[in-house]
Amino acid sequence: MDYPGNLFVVAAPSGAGKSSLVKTLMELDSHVQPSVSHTTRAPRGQEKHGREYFFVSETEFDAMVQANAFVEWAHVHNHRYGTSKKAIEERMSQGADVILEIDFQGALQIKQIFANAATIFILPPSWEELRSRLERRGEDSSEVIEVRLQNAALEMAQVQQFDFVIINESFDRAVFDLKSIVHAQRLKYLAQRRARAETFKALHIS
Ligand SMILES: Nc1ncnc2c1ncn2[C@@H]1O[C@H](COP(=O)(O)OP(=O)(O)OP(=O)(O)O)[C@@H](O)[C@H]1O
Ligand SMILES: Nc1nc2c(ncn2[C@@H]2O[C@H](COP(=O)(O)O)[C@@H](O)[C@H]2O)c(=O)[nH]1
Repeated sequence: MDYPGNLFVVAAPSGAGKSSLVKTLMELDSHVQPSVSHTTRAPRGQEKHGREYFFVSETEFDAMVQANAFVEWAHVHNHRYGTSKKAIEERMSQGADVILEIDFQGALQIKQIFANAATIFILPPSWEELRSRLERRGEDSSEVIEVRLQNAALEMAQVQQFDFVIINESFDRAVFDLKSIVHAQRLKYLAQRRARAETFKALHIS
């Protein structure tokens, strides 16, 4: 599929800091817009339907799967999460850059469909720090934190399948790295379009 906007996919083990990084990126760069996913998990404290997620029942999620409404979806930490076609196609067709915060299974599905998507994996500086970020965040029970830490090992084993890797130790440094990837990707896309236009011109194709 070919759209005028860029697609960025950020994945990470839970607690590595991807939501915080993506939020800061979007505050600094209004051309980057979020994709709001659907999930069957319950909202956390301050989360709002339609802002962090569309919170849906298992039956509603099933209906969307049957209707082929998702570009990708996956089972993550005992729940289902999915990116609807609607969440990204409208924005990308208008030329916006869209950023997806999804797990590695979804990221690899997206790369199959959108070959030009830039996939970015965020790593925590250490296991101890990952655990302590999940605990300090104070949003999940200790059982949920244990599940997320167990899943983190499998998630981190996928790192080599991603185009870019950021270690989120210093938050400012990680934001800088993310901004640089976005900038580089835009330049690459512009260069590709220019080269294509020049080829078409040389071949007298409009
Ligand atoms: N570089 C950093 N140094 C210290 N704390 C950080 C850093 N980056 C993020 N955090 C904190 O770590 C916690 C987890 O971050 P965040 O919620 O962004 O993670 P996440 O990867 O999006 O997790 P999830 O997948 O569960 O949503 C938050 O409390 C956040 O403020
Ligand atoms: N494959 C997908 N994964 C998604 C999507 N939206 C979020 N996620 C990932 O789920 C976990 C848990 O998120 P949390 O909000 O419950 O902490 C995390 O890795 C998210 O990135 C999606 O649409 N598809």
